Amino acid sequence: MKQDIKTYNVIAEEGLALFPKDQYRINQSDKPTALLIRSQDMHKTYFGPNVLAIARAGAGVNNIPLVQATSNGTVVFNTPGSNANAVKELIITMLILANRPVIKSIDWAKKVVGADVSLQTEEGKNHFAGTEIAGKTLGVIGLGSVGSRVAQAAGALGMKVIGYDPYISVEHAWQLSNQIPRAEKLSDLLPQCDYLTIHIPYTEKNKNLITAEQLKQMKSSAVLLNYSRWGIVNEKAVVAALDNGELQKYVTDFSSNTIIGHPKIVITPHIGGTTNEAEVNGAKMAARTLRKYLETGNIINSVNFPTIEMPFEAPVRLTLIHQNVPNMVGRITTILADEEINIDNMINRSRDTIAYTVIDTGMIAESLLKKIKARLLQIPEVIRVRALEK
Ligand SMILES: NC(=O)C1=CN([C@@H]2O[C@H](COP(=O)(O)OP(=O)(O)OC[C@H]3O[C@@H](n4cnc5c(N)ncnc54)[C@H](O)[C@@H]3O)[C@@H](O)[C@H]2O)C=CC1
Ligand SMILES: O=C(O)CCC(=O)C(=O)O
Repeated sequence: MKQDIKTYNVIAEEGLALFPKDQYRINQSDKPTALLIRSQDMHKTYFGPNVLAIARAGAGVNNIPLVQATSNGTVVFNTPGSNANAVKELIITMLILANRPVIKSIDWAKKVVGADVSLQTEEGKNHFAGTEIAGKTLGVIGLGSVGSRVAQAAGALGMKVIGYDPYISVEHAWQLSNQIPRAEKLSDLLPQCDYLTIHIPYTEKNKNLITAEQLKQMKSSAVLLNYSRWGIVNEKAVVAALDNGELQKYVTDFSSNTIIGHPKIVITPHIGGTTNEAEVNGAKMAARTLRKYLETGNIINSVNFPTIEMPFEAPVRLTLIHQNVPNMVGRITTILADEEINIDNMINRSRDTIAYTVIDTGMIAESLLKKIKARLLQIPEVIRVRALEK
């Protein structure tokens, strides 16, 4: 039977092409097996408990209700790093544009006409002097896929970069040059920055990370960039700081009625990850991750389930999503033993309140498989059982 994938937002064709037509149907059913999305607000979009998985082509997953998905047994994936280079290039662009009136000068140059164009432009260019980023200090909050790339690129352009990430992963720490010092505390970083850029996920803890208290610690000449998410920076505090001359400029990818039209605020329309390359990367990564889960039960790049990669070599694979409580494996294997099923291979992993068990067995007749699934689902803590055949 074909599996139904439903997409939201623009998903690159190159990713959709990775779903073979003899196995999958795209956007042909309102009861999909899995969703492939970008920024669709899934807090406001109904998805039933039958949805096995949601793949977010992109990094942030604050548009997905993770607690609800986890309790439904819906595995949520993202595509780490797929658009990090796109964001990095835009941040470098915005760092330069913040203090170099390139756009104004282009607009002006369009209007200079007549026989003496060359003379007029030479005279007029004095109005468009800017400053360089080389030699200035850039603070980078969050040294993950985006932040570590921004830090490296800005360092290569001659900026003095200071990072801040108390939770940095070992992988990203290795990628970072040892020339880039890391601040222990946010309050150590803020007073040093000419530019401050934020690259962290939106979580309850990160909401209002930058508000009046932090802004007061910054130089009044500083430029603040937020290409992470709306809500991490308190906009009202930013507007007040700009109006009081306590901050030079705010540059962000997230528009709102509080900031539109402010002369010291530059807004781009959430285009950090909007390049052809990033869209193709994200769609392909999301499609591959979804297929892996749907076809083998293996989980990589999930934000709510444990990683599990066990080669699918046996004829039948049972996958069980269940609550993370003691003696689940015992209760599951007792049912299999009772039905005289021999286990070839097994793996069990947990993450917070949820656990995932994958069991490989020999051939099981269709009717017995149905019976086993029904018995396993009778264990109250079991949320979902799938039987995959090779
Ligand atoms: N504007 C756009 O189009 C895009 C926006 N984003 C946003 O940027 C965020 C970061 O993206 P990635 O770098 O790919 O994610 P990532 O998961 O690779 O890195 C996030 C880093 O932030 C760190 N972190 C978390 N809380 C922190 C805190 N309070 N202080 C300092 N560090 C903290 C983590 O330890 C991690 O190293 C995403 O969650 C998303 O919201 C990402 C891509 C495109
Ligand atoms: O372009 C997109 O779909 C959103 C990019 C983004 O915000 C993310 O990856 O978190």
